[in-house]
Amino acid sequence: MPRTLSVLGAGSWGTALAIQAARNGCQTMLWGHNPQQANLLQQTRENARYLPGIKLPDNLTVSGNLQECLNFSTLLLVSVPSHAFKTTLENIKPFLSPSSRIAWATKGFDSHNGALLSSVAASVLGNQALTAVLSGPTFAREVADGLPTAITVASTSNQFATEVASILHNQCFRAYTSNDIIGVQVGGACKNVLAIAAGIADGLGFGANTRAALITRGLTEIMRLGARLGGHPDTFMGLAGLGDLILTCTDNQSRNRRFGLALGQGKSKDAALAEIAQSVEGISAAREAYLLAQKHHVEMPITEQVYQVLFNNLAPRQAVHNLLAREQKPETQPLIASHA
Ligand SMILES: NC(=O)C1=CN([C@@H]2O[C@H](COP(=O)(O)OP(=O)(O)OC[C@H]3O[C@@H](n4cnc5c(N)ncnc54)[C@H](OP(=O)(O)O)[C@@H]3O)[C@@H](O)[C@H]2O)C=CC1
Ligand SMILES: O=C(CO)COP(=O)(O)O
Repeated sequence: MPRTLSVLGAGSWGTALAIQAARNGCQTMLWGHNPQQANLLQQTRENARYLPGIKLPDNLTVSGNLQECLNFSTLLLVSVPSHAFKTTLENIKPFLSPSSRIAWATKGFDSHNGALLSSVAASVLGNQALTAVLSGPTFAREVADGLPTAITVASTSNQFATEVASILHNQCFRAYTSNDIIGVQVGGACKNVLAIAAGIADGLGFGANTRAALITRGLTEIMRLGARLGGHPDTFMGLAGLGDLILTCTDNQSRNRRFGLALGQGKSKDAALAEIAQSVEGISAAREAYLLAQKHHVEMPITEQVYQVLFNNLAPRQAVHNLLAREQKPETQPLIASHA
């Protein structure tokens, strides 16, 4: 029997993942929330807005009808932006069957309460459906271009992680498995905030030393928050941690980095967003990570300065000054600080 997959979310990443699965021999349906756009993709066999020039494989169908997508496959891969994650799960819930399995490739926190998306999934769907999360250093365009890429699929079920990985895995796409769904999600959500920081630094004209310092101290912040929330330290040194952090902090394909660059060059938040015209997940992640850090007494100074720039109109140059003016201290400290 041919394998089937429904991908929900027809932006750059959902389209690239659907193409990858279809090229791998999986009968795939891609759902877009705008029926006219979905029809256009189905007819033209191209997502001209998000992945121009990439032909959709013949075994990939595009639909604007959510129920049709859920009838097509019991294996679902959600790839909508984080602000739409909860609503998308609520909308699919009535159509789920006992055999439904749900993975997501969304990177971020719940934009209302900072919850990890696994908690959102559990609260909307209960603990019945098998779930998994995909994350790693994966620009959609490069996946669609067939360039070698590696990703992590995390689930509490090894069997489900392996099933999702095998749908995507081939000679130019290595899909590893993990059981650390917390660490993988924290890595994917927080690296976007650090990519904004790296962009700001480069936009202000700082150099390679600054960028490397931000990446390594940023990794420390991710590890502190991730460990506090229950993630495994090894995960942060892997694809969903350091791998994605390096990718998005150093390459201008990253929308978060480009957003930071524009801010550092003096553009307003709105002007920078309008220029990018795609998801910039690091904005809401900065707020949610900052609030989580406060709540859990985790030190995240770079994240805090990005938050102040984005939500309290702090000048980017002042944010850098605030970071550099911090007290001298040892480089390494226990990941989870004691508050006795
Ligand atoms: N692009 C990438 O390289 C990667 C992205 N990701 C993650 O994947 C997620 C999706 O990002 P990405 O595809 O890049 O984003 P894009 O900005 O490329 O596309 C966003 C898509 O979501 C659609 N959308 C907007 N609002 C809703 C909604 N309420 N319900 C359903 N769909 C909606 C948009 O539709 P419309 O066009 O109508 O606005 C568009 O199709 C993010 O969390 C991102 O961090 C992860 C790895 C790589
Ligand atoms: O998550 C990504 C690559 O792994 C995409 O990064 P941006 O959202 O910054 O473009």
